[in-house]
Amino acid sequence: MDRRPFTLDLARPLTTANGTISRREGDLVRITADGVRGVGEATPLPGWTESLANCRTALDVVADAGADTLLAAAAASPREPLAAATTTLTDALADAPAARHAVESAALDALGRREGRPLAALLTDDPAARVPVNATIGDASPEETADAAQAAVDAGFSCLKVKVGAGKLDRDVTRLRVVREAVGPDVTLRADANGAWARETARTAVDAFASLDLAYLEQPLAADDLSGHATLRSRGVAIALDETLAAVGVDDVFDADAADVLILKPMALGGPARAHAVARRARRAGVDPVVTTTVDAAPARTAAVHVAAAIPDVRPCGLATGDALDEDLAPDPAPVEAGSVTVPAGPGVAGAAFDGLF
Ligand SMILES: O=C(O)CCC(=O)c1ccccc1C(=O)O
Ligand SMILES: [Mg+2]
Repeated sequence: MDRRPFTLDLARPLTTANGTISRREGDLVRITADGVRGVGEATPLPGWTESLANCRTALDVVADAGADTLLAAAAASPREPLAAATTTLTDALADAPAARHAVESAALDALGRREGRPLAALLTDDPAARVPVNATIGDASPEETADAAQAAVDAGFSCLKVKVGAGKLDRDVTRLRVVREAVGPDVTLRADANGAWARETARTAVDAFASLDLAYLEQPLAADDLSGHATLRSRGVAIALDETLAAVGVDDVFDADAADVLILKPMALGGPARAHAVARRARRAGVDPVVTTTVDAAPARTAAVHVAAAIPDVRPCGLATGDALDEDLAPDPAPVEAGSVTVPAGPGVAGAAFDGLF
């Protein structure tokens, strides 16, 4: 396994209720199986994934696993050498979803390239050719927020997600109102509070947002507050959960009837196939899945595009995050054009697009 650490600055830092994201740091991994390559990305983001240090430790175990670690584990269990080796890998990646994302993505990339099929076609029989995406608008003054919304609509987006919860609620209500006034009734508006509010503030927020035709409010309450979110759903604004999925098990979210929409970040869920499996379960439970990034580099962003393409009639996804980066690791194989992306048709994630980065 080859590894390549990277650091990317954001040209447009993303200000949320939970702080400002201004730089992304992670590792690319490249595996070679039977002469076929696969590339995957780990870009951890605490709050959703393990820390960078823990991600790198997990990848160290996997990197060594071809030789020393696997042999040691196997030698220690002579009767079940394969099971012991696999357990070593599983243990290393269990609490490291970003590291697991890199390894799973690389494996799926290699599999797709061996079979000559795009990643989305490994996940479903009938993937979409294009995926709708939303613009992501960070916290800023009402005027700046309205300007950013108008610029996004001018660029062809018909779905906008506005970050809220970083300042006072009155200011957020004003921000969303001036955005609605600027873009008119036909643009889909979402808001994302990143867990900023106590229950009472969240209730007030939902009631104030109800008249602004918000498609959904993402993560108004703390990640572990399942019953609080379940109760909020009855007030006229749909509730989406994001951070909750990284904090509690998926089963608990369904059992608590806590969400109308699930925000699926493959980086936080342990990989593209894991995220797609949650999307299928969500659909069966009558919950709508939306795929987003953690503001990742091109390899993870493109893998997430394939996940979205494997969900029938997926709503606009939070995948238009590449333009937030100052520079990327590679040219974007799935650039945003007028509010949607074309799913790369080459084998794997994007053919050989990322092979040369090592
Ligand atoms: O969903 C989007 O529009 C883009 C992704 C996004 O908002 C995000 C990016 C990095 C970390 C957290 C989040 C979030 O959804 O809360
Ligand atoms: Mg969110």
